[in-house]
Amino acid sequence: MIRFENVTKVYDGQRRAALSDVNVEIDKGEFVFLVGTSGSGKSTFLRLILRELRASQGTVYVAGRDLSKLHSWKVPGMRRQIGTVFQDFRLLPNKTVHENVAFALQVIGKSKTTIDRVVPEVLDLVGLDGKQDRLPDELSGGEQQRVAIARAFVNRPMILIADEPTGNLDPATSVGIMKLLDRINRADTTVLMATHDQTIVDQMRKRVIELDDGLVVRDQSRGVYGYAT
Ligand SMILES: Nc1ncnc2c1ncn2[C@@H]1O[C@H](COP(=O)(O)OP(=O)(O)OP(=O)(O)O)[C@@H](O)[C@H]1O
Repeated sequence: MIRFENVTKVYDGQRRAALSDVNVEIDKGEFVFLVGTSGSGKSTFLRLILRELRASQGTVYVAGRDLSKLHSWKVPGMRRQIGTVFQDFRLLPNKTVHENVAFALQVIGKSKTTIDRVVPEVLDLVGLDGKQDRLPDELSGGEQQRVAIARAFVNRPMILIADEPTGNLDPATSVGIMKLLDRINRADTTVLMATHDQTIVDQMRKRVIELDDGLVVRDQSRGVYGYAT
């Protein structure tokens, strides 16, 4: 589903590589945590998958496609297969919950009939039924993240990328968000989540890929946040 082959990324004007000779393969349906200290390369890794960045050397494949060979006009179509969730939710502040989720379908040309059927289904799935007419600032942080997940998932993407999705949430709320991501993963969506949340990684016992200074220093199935000392 996602494959990095000898991938190095050096940002323009930098001497140090943000990622160095990374080789990773993530299969369909896996749940993977990406961990590492600040600046270790996690966001760079995620942005390469979205083709927001291009590898300086090596090849990134998503769903069998070599992203370096993908024409620019095909990038939006490729990104539609990937849902994204961020620490800061990134909802449209003047749109209701329903409208925020519906917007993701409108931009890809779905009919109103489809939107009116699918949006309530996904809001129900994320536990937000009854809140469809609220604006984002009328919701708690956890609820806002649920809207963001609904929006990312409404199109049933193959891959869900989450960059610190619990970074702004308290521990109890974070657990609820993780249960939701776990459910989405069980529905056969590959989930890749960058995080600093040790408790969550230790509880979930999923595959853990650790980056340190741009290098993959650990790739462990049913892993924990850090090696036990
Ligand atoms: N646009 C950029 N231009 C130059 N250097 C960059 C750029 N973005 C990131 N870097 C550098 O690349 C390295 C990896 O950064 P990256 O953002 O991928 O780390 P991260 O693990 O996601 O960090 P964090 O946990 O703080 O989000 C860092 O040294 C960073 O300073």
